[in-house]
Amino acid sequence: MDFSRLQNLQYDLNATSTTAANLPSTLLELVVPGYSTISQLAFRLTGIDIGVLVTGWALIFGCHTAWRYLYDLVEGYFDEYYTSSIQVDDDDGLFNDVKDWLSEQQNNTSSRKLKAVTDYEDNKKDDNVDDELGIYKYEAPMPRYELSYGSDDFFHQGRRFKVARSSVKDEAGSYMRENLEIYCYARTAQPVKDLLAHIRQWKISQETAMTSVYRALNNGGRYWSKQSCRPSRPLQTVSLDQQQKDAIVEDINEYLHPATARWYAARGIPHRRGYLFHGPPGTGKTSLSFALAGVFGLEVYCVSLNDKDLTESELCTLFDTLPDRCIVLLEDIDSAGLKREEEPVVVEAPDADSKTSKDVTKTATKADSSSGSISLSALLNAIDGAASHEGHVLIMTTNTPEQLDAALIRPGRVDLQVAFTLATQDQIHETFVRMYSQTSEEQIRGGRRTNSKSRPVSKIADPETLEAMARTFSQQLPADMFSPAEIQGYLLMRKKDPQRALNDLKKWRDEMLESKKKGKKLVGAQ
Ligand SMILES: Nc1ncnc2c1ncn2[C@@H]1O[C@H](COP(=O)(O)OP(=O)(O)OP(=O)(O)O)[C@@H](O)[C@H]1O
Repeated sequence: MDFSRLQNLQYDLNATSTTAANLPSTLLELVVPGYSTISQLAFRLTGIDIGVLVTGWALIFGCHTAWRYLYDLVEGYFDEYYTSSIQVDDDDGLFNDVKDWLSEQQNNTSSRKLKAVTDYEDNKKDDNVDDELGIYKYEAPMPRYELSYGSDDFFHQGRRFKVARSSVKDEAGSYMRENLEIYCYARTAQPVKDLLAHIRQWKISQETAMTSVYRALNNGGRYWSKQSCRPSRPLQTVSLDQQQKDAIVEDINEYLHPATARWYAARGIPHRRGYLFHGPPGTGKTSLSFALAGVFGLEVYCVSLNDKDLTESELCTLFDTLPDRCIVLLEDIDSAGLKREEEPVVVEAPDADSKTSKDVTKTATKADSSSGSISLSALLNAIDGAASHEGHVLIMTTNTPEQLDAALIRPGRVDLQVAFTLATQDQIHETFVRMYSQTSEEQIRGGRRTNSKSRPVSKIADPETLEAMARTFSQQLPADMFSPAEIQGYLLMRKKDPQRALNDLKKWRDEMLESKKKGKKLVGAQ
């Protein structure tokens, strides 16, 4: 074995151990035992002086730490004296508004930490996703990108803001609450207030474009659950006497005005507004309710009193948890079979001891909450309680107003009654025109579209032809015999062929009239 290289190496190691450059190495030697041997060995083998490397790294690390310290110090000082913030908690409606607005901004920024979500309310599909045969193709919802937990900067109207999203556990230590804190670099929170006002405005303009519908869900307790969020129905698509429409819109508009609430309060009059829409089935009562929601940017909360599982206490809870401004829609109140509490209801007990059921009948009241049905007084209490909140528009619909209890529709509970009738000549004409006319949006889209097969409805572009066909159509149908829903249903079956709608009309009309005379529904008569 050749030991001469090792001897030379040992000699060189001793030779380099006393240079002036080794001062940091001497310090390292104190911390890392055997450091000088390792470093000199490495120098001999690679030609690299570890001491220099370590010294450089220590210098960079020192500078970086000093810079971080200084930065944190300045930032802390700046945050303390020149930053203002406003926190928004997730139990406030504003939380979702801010999140939605921020997520719209996220699409336009280069943020690197995002949260992807697909379950959000505006995740609606374009209606033009059909193939060359006109078959609608379902496409999985695309993700939208939200701010992730942590903080991020964004700019709005030239000003820089910071938003921090965090989650905290509630007192019980289980439910994760979330909050957003929005910072601005100013000595007052006014820029954030302005931003929040801007976000509210943005949301309101979105809400008037869309109508959210909530229904009472029964899932181990009753709570409001959003069932749909659909484009608002334009008021002009509901055919009703124009004067009646104007009267309702004016009335609701005045009711919702803050000055009106003050006027009522000053005079000690309960500030509430109730409407009764009555008329035969399919005449537009529900449609008008939704159209009004669109006009005023209100959400619709529907309650069905036909729900046999709905108890009185649940009804009260539901009404108590309504938001400040909304439309409360009580549909088909006649068929709910409301009874006065004192009115006895005969309940048959089970035929247990082989007695006849007559022997074991007992009396109960509809107010019996365990039975799940709602008494008139419970409904009145709920209505009075809910309507006493400013901004609730109560709409009740019924097919048989004459059967309603006078207490339910007395002034103060129902302030305006709107009668819906079977289709008049004008409504028949209007329904045809609405079905086959082109909206300006459709005209634009139609111009862009290359595949004419994929149009869901045939449109008549020439207004004169459309008018003439609508006139022929309405003249062939008697007034006050068909509901707008029936006429719409007939036209929908021929939506691609207006001429066919005219050709088939006589046969359909005669069959329908015949069945109406016999008093039975013509199932499947199209
Ligand atoms: N006056 C109307 N104007 C426009 N569309 C109408 C009208 N009446 C009914 N329709 C159409 O008929 C369908 C049913 O209407 P809607 O649900 O509003 O009737 P309704 O009076 O509430 O019926 P019901 O008493 O059975 O609840 C809807 O698709 C709607 O577009």
